[in-house]
Amino acid sequence: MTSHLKKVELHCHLEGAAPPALTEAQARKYGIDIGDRLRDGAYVWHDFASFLECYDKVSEVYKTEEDYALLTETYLDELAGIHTIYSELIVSPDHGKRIGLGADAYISGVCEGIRRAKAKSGIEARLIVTGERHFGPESVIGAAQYAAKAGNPLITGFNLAGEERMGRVADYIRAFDIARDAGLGITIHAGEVCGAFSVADALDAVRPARIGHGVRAIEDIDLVQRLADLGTVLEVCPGSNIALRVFPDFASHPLRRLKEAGVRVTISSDDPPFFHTSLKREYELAAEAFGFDDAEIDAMTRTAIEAAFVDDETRKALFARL
Ligand SMILES: Nc1ncnc2[nH]cnc12
Ligand SMILES: [Zn+2]
Repeated sequence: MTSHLKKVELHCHLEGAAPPALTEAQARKYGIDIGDRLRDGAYVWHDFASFLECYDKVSEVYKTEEDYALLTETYLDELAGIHTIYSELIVSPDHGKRIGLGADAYISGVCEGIRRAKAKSGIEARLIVTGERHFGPESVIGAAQYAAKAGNPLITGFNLAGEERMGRVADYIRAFDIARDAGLGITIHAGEVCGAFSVADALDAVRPARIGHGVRAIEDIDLVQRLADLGTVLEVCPGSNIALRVFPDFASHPLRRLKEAGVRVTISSDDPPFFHTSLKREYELAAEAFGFDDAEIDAMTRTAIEAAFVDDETRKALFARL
């Protein structure tokens, strides 16, 4: 039982957290046929590429500033209900542009959702702006420029997500330079769909403080040691990895092996309803599938607070709430 534990989440894509019932209601409201992507209360996809397509299609039914406020508030309320004290949401202002809402209104809606949720439960949240590889390097640079210039105190990080098989991390260096110069924390999706080389790529080209997933580093034991030596924090999402068949089952998932090798690991839900999971379930899996006790799970939560993209005062306040 992990229901009593305080929780922290560093890796969840906002649109990826959209509850199917809310998405259905949104689709009805706008007269959008989403039947090929959402059936019997579950999102429909069959591999990583079709998951990304499904994700983009689902995102299209969230159209207004208020839609984003509601989506954000709904997810953070759910997290607060399971004793989550801090959440980092991966957001895509580019998506706001693509749907004609505009990046500023998109972010403003998300920030309103954070404000409403925090007023109810005290949950703290920050935003990680992401570029999507499958929209190309120019769009990723645009996302970094937006994050750098936004001057929004809730935007504290920059990420690279999307189709990991498109390009190499080095192709996106300019975007990371812009983000780093603006003082944003850096995290990169790697070692999820692609093998250990993609994690090495991220370290060689950018050396981010954190890596999204990174679990396929396990294929190269020297790389695992390098992650441990550097203190790079992995945002591990076991339920997502099993749903996407990165590993066949929890018994072969490397979370425990990485932790025992000295790598700093944390647990998150990624795109929870798409992967039939939730942060609640991920914490339960840590206990039941990986055999971690409460102290070990708390240690991962502490690692997440250490690695959170927040100012020192907020970090101190989060530690005090543990
Ligand atoms: N798990 C994931 N990997 C890469 N890009 C994503 N975008 C949303 N979820 C993602
Ligand atoms: Zn992700």
